Amino acid sequence: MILDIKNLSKVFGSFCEDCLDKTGAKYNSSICPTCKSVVGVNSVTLALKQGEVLGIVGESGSGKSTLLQLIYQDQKASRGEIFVKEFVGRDGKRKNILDANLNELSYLRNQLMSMIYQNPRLGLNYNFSAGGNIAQKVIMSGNKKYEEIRNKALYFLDKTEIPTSRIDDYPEYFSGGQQQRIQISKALSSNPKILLLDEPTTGLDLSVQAKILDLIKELQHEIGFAMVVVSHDLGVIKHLTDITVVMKNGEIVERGLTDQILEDPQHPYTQLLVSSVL
Ligand SMILES: Nc1ncnc2c1ncn2[C@@H]1O[C@H](COP(=O)(O)OP(=O)(O)OP(=O)(O)O)[C@@H](O)[C@H]1O
Repeated sequence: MILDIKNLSKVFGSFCEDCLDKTGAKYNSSICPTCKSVVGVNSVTLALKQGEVLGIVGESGSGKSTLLQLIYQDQKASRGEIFVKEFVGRDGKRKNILDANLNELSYLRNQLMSMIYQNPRLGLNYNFSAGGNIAQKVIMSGNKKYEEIRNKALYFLDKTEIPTSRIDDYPEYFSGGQQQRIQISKALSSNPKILLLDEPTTGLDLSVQAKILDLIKELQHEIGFAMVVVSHDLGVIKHLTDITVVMKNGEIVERGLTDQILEDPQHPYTQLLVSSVL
């Protein structure tokens, strides 16, 4: 497995003994009845194979983004384990990334994983040029050779259909769709094993959305990284993913092959979701 998540939970606020037991889909609530903390993610277990693409769907507030942020360590989990292939401790055994020290965290975030945010402002540094942004990621992943870094920037800009003549332009001078492409270039330039995407095309107009989705799909096929895609848009999930999990109140209520889930949903909540009632 490239990614192996066991019993992962995130509670915002104090963590009492009822937080996980008395919230979730069964209770139709993410708020602990005892201490009133919000349970963002409740006891999630899932695994991803090399090259596999996982979709996470669910209504607003169901915990999709929080789950992704826990994987990328943008947020600290309250409880649970996350294992990433190639991330091992001194004893050579796989190590829970929740126990990573600062150096290890930087290795995880700069080499093993990359995140693409809905808002390119979160993934790009607007004080650096397009090429500078890519260079920053490449340098953080350990490559310090100027010529190689510049070539890598040119390669990925070309791949994502940004004119390479604009390598020295700053992000704010690009359109929203182009900024998203630069974010994709930056994320892929460190050659990550796992790419995390949080609503990568929400907010872009439809024709731009379709092009970006095609681009992501093409790059995934070509490079073969594993991918976790969060989206409320079932069209995006259908287009990109092999397997899907459905979240409600912080829990996974259904999982399976994406086609099966979309064509023959079993859980009443998924049935509502697929029939677009939610
Ligand atoms: N920093 C925080 N403090 C308190 N509660 C939070 C915080 N971040 C998220 N939450 C809560 O955790 C729950 C899950 O939020 P999350 O953003 O993961 O949902 P989501 O499924 O991604 O929603 P959306 O589709 O609207 O982005 C929600 O109830 C949310 O209000």
